[in-house]
Amino acid sequence: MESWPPGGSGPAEAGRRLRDLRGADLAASASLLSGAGAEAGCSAPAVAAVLPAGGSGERMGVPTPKQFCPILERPLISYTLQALERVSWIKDIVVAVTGENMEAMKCIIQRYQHKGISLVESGVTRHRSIFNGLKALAEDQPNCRLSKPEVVIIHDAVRPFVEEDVLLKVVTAAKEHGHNACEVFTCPEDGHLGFHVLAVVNNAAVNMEAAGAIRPLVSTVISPSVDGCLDHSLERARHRASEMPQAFLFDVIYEAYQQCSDYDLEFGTECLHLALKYCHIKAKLIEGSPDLWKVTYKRDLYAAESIIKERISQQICVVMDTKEDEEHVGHRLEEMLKNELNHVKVTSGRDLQQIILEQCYNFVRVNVMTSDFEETQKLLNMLEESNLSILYPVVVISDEQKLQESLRHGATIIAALIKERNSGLIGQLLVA
Ligand SMILES: Nc1ccn([C@@H]2O[C@H](COP(=O)(O)OP(=O)(O)OP(=O)(O)O)[C@@H](O)[C@H]2O)c(=O)n1
Ligand SMILES: O=C(CO)[C@H](O)[C@H](O)COP(=O)(O)O
Repeated sequence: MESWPPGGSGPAEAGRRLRDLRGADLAASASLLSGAGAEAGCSAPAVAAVLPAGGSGERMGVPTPKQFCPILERPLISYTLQALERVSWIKDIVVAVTGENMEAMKCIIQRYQHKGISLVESGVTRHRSIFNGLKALAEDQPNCRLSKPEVVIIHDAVRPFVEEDVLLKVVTAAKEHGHNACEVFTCPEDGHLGFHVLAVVNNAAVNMEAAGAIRPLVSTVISPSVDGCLDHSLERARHRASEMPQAFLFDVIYEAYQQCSDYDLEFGTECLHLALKYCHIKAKLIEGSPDLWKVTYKRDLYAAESIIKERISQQICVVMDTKEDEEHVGHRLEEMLKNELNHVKVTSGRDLQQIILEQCYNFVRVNVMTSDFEETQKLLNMLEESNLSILYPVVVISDEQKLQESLRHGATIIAALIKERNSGLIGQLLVA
């Protein structure tokens, strides 16, 4: 098992803090199980994620496994990692990749500055890859910064649009185990996830130690007979598509994987089913958003690209020469752009660092006083230093006079360039 980056200190430090807090949680749970403690307790579970990323993406029909296919010049898996990394209470992310792709994965982690990622070798099936990830979390290995979490999230590397709220919902549901009712909160100081144990709900053993996202079925599921005819069909309204993420008490899912048959590991496709079959755990089902779908076919790459473009093209910053120009040209341009984009900010440059920090990916530099690219170059340097473009391609449009002649026309061109993000236009001088 390899840890990447080697000796990274930030996530390990955070993990230690959470482990200390876990002690309090275990004590609260223990007193509840013994029937003694109905009073409120407070705890923070250690949460880790396992990302199976060892598939070959046959259905996509391209030589590169789909998790490494570029979307806006960045590999798909990097978007998924970013989505999980943003969630401060996920302390470790274990990614299962093939030995063949191990180096490529390390390069992606380095290039896009992903933190707190550990790599394990994947297996020949998705279940085997997940099992390898769980083993890495379960085993206390020397020189390994991972430790066993209380809750583990399983999420496909090829579902890049997972949001914090659905992760929180599945983790909360998985943690609502035994007889306890919990209230979840995020600590305002360090962003860790906490739970107040509210009360003993009842005496029935409702083992809800697993949860997964679901979606309504798009098409009806039918079962064909061996001669290729319809055998029976399922009532669509009564069935759901199982999506990801899913969350489990770590001990439950690890036990299920240890107990399950070779047949399950070879042909199974549903982790929630393993928890039910081998640990008698009924999973809580959580309604997920349509964006949770799994990138599977080539057309899904185009759909993913459109979603990303849509998300990053809504905010634009118009950088003017001077305060006076900001008042005149800038605000007139702002009015025009507001018809096309959600957030338009006009500045003469003083708060540019802050705007960059807020991760705006679109800039228009309007040169009223100067007629060379000096100021545009300064803006480009600033953006380069900020590393913004590592995550998404930044669009910078520079204008001298032309734009001011026809603001309406200019605004239409600007909005089109930002939404289209055609890499072929990078570095081109466009004359309207
Ligand atoms: N041996 C495998 C097979 C799949 N996966 C991962 O499991 C997730 C979901 O599986 P799926 O969409 O079926 O991926 P592929 O097996 O790559 O696709 P296909 O079935 O089209 O070959 C993907 O992130 C995939 O990389 C894995 O880690 N190890
Ligand atoms: O659908 C799923 C729900 O459990 C899993 O996310 C998984 O993607 C299934 O894998 P495969 O496509 O290899 O059958």
